[in-house]
Amino acid sequence: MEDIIRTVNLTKQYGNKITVDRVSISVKQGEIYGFLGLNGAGKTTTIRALLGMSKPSSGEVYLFGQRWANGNPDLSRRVGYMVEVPYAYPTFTVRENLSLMARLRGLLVPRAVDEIMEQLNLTQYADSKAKDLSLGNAQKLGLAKALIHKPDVLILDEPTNALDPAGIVEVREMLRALASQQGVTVFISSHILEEISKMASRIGIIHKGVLLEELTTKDFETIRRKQLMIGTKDDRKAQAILSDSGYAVHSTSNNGFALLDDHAVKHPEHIARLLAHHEVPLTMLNIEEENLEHYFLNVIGAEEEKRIETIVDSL
Ligand SMILES: Nc1ncnc2c1ncn2[C@@H]1O[C@H](COP(=O)(O)OP(=O)(O)OP(=O)(O)O)[C@@H](O)[C@H]1O
Repeated sequence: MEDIIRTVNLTKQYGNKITVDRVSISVKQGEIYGFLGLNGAGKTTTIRALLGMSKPSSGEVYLFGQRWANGNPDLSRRVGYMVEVPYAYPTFTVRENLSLMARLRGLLVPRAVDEIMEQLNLTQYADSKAKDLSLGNAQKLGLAKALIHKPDVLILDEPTNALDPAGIVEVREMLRALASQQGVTVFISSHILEEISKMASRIGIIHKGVLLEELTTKDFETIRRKQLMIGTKDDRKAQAILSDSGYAVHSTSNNGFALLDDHAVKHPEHIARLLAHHEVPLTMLNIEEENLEHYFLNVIGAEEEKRIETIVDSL
């Protein structure tokens, strides 16, 4: 399948500070690629280079297989984007803002405007001035402007930042439908792993300008550490029994304790049987998955450790 977005060793340097460091990414048609990083990691810088808004210091960007240099107008027609705080004319209504965008894109007004307002649940705000919109609806207006011309690729920088939980679900469902039903390729940045993992098919983790890890959402599910949480009427006795049977017992911040052993996680019924056999009544037996945010911070933490080791070694 064709790479819709591809960067090769994309690098951006401001003065002597490298903010994006040899980032190579490829995104296939219909994929939702989640670009994940803490604040200041280099997401917006990468996205601006993807969109031709800023020139890379070195490396290349390809869109639809073509070198993207100086904003090729034929390609830009196929791209929709929303970067940082979306701009709208504050004294224009939602309908007027969208009509202006539709005209700029050479679309049929008002059909395109009505359709996109419908798609983003903005119809009820058609006559509200942009300056009077809630942050969430202003964000949706930004998305509507990005989508009005039905682009083949959608590049979004933290699009759910200002949305409430219901708005996040709405946007997530819409993006998923665009990708799966219309084959739209979505590149979306965020600093919230939990949110990205619910919609992206692939995730790239960027930290201090470096792409640390790329993995599919499926990989995530297998990599995520699982643990069996156990609560009993007599935890001390239960822990002694399990230790004697060869399980490593881990204490937890909550009540009870945990087993990380693969066998215990896969066969909690064995644990239940073992404890019942020793007449220790269970009060809880629950498999918990590692919090994704925790995983993300672990990846970044491991990289920091490596960096410090390298610095220490070179002293
Ligand atoms: N025009 C510029 N001149 C100098 N440094 C810049 C410029 N633009 C960005 N930077 C620096 O590049 C680094 C990456 O910034 P960037 O905005 O790409 O991060 P981000 O991952 O999008 O973070 P955020 O979520 O906070 O927007 C930051 O340290 C930032 O200060």
